[in-house]
Amino acid sequence: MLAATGLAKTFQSKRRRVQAVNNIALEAAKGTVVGLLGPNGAGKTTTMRMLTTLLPIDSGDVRIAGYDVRREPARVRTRIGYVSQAGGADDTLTARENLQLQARLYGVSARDAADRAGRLIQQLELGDYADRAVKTYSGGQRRRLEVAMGIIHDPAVLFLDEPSTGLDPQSRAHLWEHIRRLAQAGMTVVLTTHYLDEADALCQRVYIIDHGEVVIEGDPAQLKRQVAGEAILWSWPTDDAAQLALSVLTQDPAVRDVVRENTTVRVYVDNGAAVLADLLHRLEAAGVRPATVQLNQPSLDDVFFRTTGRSLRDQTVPGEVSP
Ligand SMILES: Nc1ncnc2c1ncn2[C@@H]1O[C@H](COP(=O)(O)OP(=O)(O)OP(=O)(O)O)[C@@H](O)[C@H]1O
Repeated sequence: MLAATGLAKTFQSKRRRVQAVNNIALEAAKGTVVGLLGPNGAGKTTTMRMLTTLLPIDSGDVRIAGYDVRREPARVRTRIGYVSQAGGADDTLTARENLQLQARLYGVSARDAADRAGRLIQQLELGDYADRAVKTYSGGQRRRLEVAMGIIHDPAVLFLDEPSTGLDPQSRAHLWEHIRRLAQAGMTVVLTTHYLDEADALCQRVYIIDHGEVVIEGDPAQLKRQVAGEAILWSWPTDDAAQLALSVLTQDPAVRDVVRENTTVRVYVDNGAAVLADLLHRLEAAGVRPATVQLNQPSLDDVFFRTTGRSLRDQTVPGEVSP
């Protein structure tokens, strides 16, 4: 449904040049949710704006729903919906009015616009406040309205830029449920996020983007298995104990990788349950006893960490290229 190759974008101003996107390739199959995950400034929004015809593409090819984004942007726009971070609802109008207006902008007749608005109000559960001005809505209600506006013309691909930023946990879960349903009904959804749990909960495929490039891609569960293994988290009573534990653990053949952060040591192994007792014995024999031990399923942060050496929880900006 969507295929992009060699996508690139450089921003050039008088004083600096930023390679925001560098040779990105993406694919999204029909009826799937695909996530662009990465820290702030990684290039996610720039990528999405190129895919949605809002920003000229420096180089690369994109096809969406059979159309070429560079050569047939008008056709592409009829087949996609886009919900930006800022959203597009008019505060002074009601949900119903916003939806009808949006439908009319796509050339839909007044009667059909009213029908579509009514259907989407039901589908996105906006019924209780559909005839109240949008300025009175909660963040979650407003987001759902914006999604409804994004799909009023029944697009093949829906683009959502940071859909759940600023929402409380309950509203996020509710929104996620609606996004899942859209995909189940056959819509392809492409979203950007810097939330690990959002990518994990929603996406069949994630592209982890850092410094404008895809550093790793795949199905979240598979990525976690392949790249991270399982994580054992040890905390130690002192820095010295952590240092000694680090040297013991590093030498163990069952250990794939070890990372120390102060008195915490993160160890990656293939099968935590199978090796934990043995590791404990070795540590005790070396004279160190942990304060706590935790066996964790790896997260997408572990995947990012092992690929880039940084945590996705540290919000970083990409390197800038001198002119
Ligand atoms: N119009 C622009 N002019 C100059 N630089 C830009 C412009 N738009 C984006 N950038 C730069 O390109 C880089 C990528 O930005 P982008 O907004 O795509 O990142 P992002 O991953 O979407 O981050 P966020 O999660 O914060 O939205 C950043 O360094 C940003 O400052």
